[in-house]
Amino acid sequence: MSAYPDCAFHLRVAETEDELVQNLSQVIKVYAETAFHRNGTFRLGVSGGSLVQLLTRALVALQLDTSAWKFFFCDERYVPHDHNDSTFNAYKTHMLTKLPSILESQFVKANTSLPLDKCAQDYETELKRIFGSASPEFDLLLLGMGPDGHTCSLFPEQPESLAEKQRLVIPISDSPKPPPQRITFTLPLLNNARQLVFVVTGASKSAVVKRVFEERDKELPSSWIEPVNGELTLIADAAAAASLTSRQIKC
Ligand SMILES: O=C(O)[C@H](O)[C@@H](O)[C@H](O)[C@H](O)COP(=O)(O)O
Repeated sequence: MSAYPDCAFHLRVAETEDELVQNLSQVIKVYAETAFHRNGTFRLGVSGGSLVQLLTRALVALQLDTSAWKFFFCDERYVPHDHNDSTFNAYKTHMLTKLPSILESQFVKANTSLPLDKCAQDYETELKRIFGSASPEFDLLLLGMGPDGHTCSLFPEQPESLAEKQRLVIPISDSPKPPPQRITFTLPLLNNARQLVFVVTGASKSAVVKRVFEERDKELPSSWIEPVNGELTLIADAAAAASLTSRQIKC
């Protein structure tokens, strides 16, 4: 029986990094076109870590018209935009240099000159304003996962952040992974997305991939990602998927 009785789940396992990037390109192309036909725009949330380089490669390969796209941050480190730890800065350095047609202004950045609490509140207000809705529905959220099962800045040591029901973006003041101060999307916003795609690579993730996608171990924040009306996809390389007993998890 599927571990996801209530939502559509798609698994894509790639044998090589090139194949993984192709898988990422394919899903982005489909979801971007669908969103553009529906809304005249494509609103996607991105994460940091290895995704920065993988997404850059996927978009370079696609060569799509991205002028109507808007990029948001599923989480962001609370540091200035030009700081080495800034996720925006990682995209600026690695992606925007290779894709000059994407403008910096297409990224909705956190205002890290505000106090941390206000920065999170302000990002939520911006989201609601841009979407024109109190319950924004992202076209696509691209998520990473740490070997501890964290996603966005939702960490296993901080279950209270998973219990948030009202706020869509919250401050994190003592992240177990440095830097300690961050803002992050919460479950009500994440699970309201049309498409949620995890991109997970490497043998260090194989145990958590099984615990999250087969066992739905709720000790791990990534197991709480369950779209209400949308779809969930895992794009993994063979090393990360090695412990899965089935490559055909479907519902
Ligand atoms: O702000 C952060 O610390 C990162 O964004 C982090 O949350 C990352 O997304 C995961 O740790 C997965 O990273 P990798 O894909 O590089 O393992």
